[in-house]
Amino acid sequence: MIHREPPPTLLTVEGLNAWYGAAHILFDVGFEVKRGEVVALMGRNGAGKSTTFKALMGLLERRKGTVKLMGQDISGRSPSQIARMGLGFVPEDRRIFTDLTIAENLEVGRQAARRWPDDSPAPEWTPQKLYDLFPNLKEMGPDRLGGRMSGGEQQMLTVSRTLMGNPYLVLLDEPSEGVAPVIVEQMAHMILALKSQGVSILLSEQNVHFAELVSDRAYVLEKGQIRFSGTMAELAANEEVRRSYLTV
Ligand SMILES: Nc1ncnc2c1ncn2[C@@H]1O[C@H](COP(=O)(O)OP(=O)(O)OP(=O)(O)O)[C@@H](O)[C@H]1O
Repeated sequence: MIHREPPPTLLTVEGLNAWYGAAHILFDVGFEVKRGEVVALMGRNGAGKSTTFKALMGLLERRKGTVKLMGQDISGRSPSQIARMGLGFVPEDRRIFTDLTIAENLEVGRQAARRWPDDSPAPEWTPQKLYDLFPNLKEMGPDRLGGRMSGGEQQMLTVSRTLMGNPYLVLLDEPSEGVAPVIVEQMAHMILALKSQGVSILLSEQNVHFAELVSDRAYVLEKGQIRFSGTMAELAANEEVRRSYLTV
């Protein structure tokens, strides 16, 4: 029998609590993402998905708990340190530089290539590879100004800019939210393409259908607490969880 090592854990979150001012929003949130996985953090509006991402990135002043990226504790680090350690973040508001071109926006995100602990190369991105992944960006050409793109195109540029940092893991906040159905389809396609190239993704999502298309596993949040954890098949079979905590 061939012995296979289990895939290493990229992200480990334990006992994560977070506050906005005096408002306690996350309560002992815990989960993990392994190398090569696409994991969905699910829950309705206001469940705490974006807050979890902000807490992971060090963007919330008041937070408590342990966050480890490839075994290294990042819970006390600044957002820029965390990004440089290889945790990529595509926020919900998808901010791009509207007065910079597509090519310039990509350069803003560039970081050196990374290696896995076993010294094999981690996924490495170039503008050319990203243009191949997003034919829309390619068609517009590298000189198109960010401000002259649709919301969905800007979303693709934000994802591409994050990938230019060659992250070990990408946090993708609500990829299907507020974009046209054709772009939603392209986002699903993109996530599967990234997965096939070895990119690991934690996405926040309230659309069950979208999450089922692209994810291996899911965690379900409600009122800042994890209420369910399991495979997509287990979630599909669990009427109770779907009815209580998700919009189907
Ligand atoms: N800046 C803020 N100040 C105070 N409370 C906030 C702030 N941002 C979010 N909240 C509250 O924190 C809770 C969790 O919000 P969060 O944005 O994390 O939810 P979400 O699951 O990402 O939902 P959405 O899809 O609406 O983004 C909500 O009750 C929300 O009202």
